[in-house]
Amino acid sequence: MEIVTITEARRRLDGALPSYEAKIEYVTPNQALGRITARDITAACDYPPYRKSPFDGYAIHSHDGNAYEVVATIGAGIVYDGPVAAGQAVRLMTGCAVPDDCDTVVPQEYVERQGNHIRVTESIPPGSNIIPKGEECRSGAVIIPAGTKLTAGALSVAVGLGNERLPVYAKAKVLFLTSGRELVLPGEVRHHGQIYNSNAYLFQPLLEQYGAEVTFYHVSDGPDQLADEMAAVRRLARDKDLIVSTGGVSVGLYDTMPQIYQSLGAVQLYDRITMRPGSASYGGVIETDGRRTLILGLSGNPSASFNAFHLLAVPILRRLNGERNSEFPVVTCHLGEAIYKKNPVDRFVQGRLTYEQGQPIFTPNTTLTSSALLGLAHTNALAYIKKGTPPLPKGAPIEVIFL
Ligand SMILES: Nc1nc2c(c(=O)[nH]1)N[C@H]1C(S)=C(S)[C@@H](COP(=O)(O)OP(=O)(O)OC[C@H]3O[C@@H](n4cnc5c(N)ncnc54)[C@H](O)[C@@H]3O)O[C@H]1N2
Ligand code: MOO
Repeated sequence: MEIVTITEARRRLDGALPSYEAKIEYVTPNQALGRITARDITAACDYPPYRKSPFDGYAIHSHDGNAYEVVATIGAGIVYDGPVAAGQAVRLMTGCAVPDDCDTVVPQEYVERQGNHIRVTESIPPGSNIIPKGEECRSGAVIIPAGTKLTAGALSVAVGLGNERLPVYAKAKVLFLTSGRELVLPGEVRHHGQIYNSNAYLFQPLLEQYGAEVTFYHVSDGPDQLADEMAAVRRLARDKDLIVSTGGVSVGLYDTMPQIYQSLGAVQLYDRITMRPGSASYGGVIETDGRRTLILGLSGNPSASFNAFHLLAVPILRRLNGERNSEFPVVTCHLGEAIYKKNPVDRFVQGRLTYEQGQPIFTPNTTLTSSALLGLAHTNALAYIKKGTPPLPKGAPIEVIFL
């Protein structure tokens, strides 16, 4: 058995990551949310692309005096390209291209109109109220640098500057496995001794949230099925960057995941981690024809595997997907409730980070066992408690990983 610290487990996994030249693909903006840009995205046009009116009002060709004749009316999207002589005006709406001959826009509130004639009631300096072409950026400027995670805001900028295809890193391909005859999916009959496969609904969405393209398969762990299931896992693992499994990694008779990985030719990186919860954990790597597939065999216990997923799988997924920063932010908080647990090894306590009167407070979950399930409904942070730390009173300062 090879027991390592969480830091060492991460170091070994990191070292086994392929020197990853993530593949680049061009996707439509609809497919790009959350993806990482693989190249700089540039403006395909000036912004704004024309001299623009910021008001509903009148574009004037200013002259001495305050009286104008209205020669046309346009809405946004309609262009008036006829002449506008000194003393003439074009009625226009917010967002209109200001006719070339006009030098000023007068908001309609500052105008009295009679028939086709207006009188400007305020003093508006010539040149006022026109947003210049290219005020915010010029065509060709870098608007989103390579390595940026595309948020809704970034997508709106890319689209707003005329980009129809965006260069992003290809999604990491992940094989996700659950294991155990005790597990049933929603819609199946749950017999005595069985539980719902809650981890399927924990990790498939988490993997997708962290940018993976996920293939799901369930390993029953029944001895009679083992050969067939090994073959199925081998077939499904072929084109994957990462395998994440939950369950079947401890020392029980039917904990078959390490055996399955061995049959795929995996080199084991570790098979236990000195942390609570989540010590039952297997790391490995398969190398075939120059292609590497990392393996994370997580515990079946929900809280244990949730922690190990965030500490081990998320940094790998971020790296595979081209993200430059692979770490969660760490916030120093005060404890909202005492943690009475002893800490013979490093501990990661699940809980909730909130702000009270501007101060970050970490409130640990009620049940802190590795099999605890209910706290996952609201967990947004993990408090790190170093090996040997005595029980911590309410109010104690604590380092918290904000998920
Ligand atoms: N004699 C020993 N027994 C155990 C040890 C040990 O060192 N010696 N380690 C314990 C620790 S720590 C943990 S954690 C568990 C880990 O076991 P496995 O990773 O092999 O997981 P399973 O045995 O398959 O399942 C554990 C537990 O979790 C439930 N489970 C499994 N999969 C799911 C799922 N997809 N959704 C919800 N719940 C799941 C399963 O029913 C079990 O109750 O081993 C200890 N034992
Ligand atoms: O992996 Mo077990 O708690 O150490 O949950």
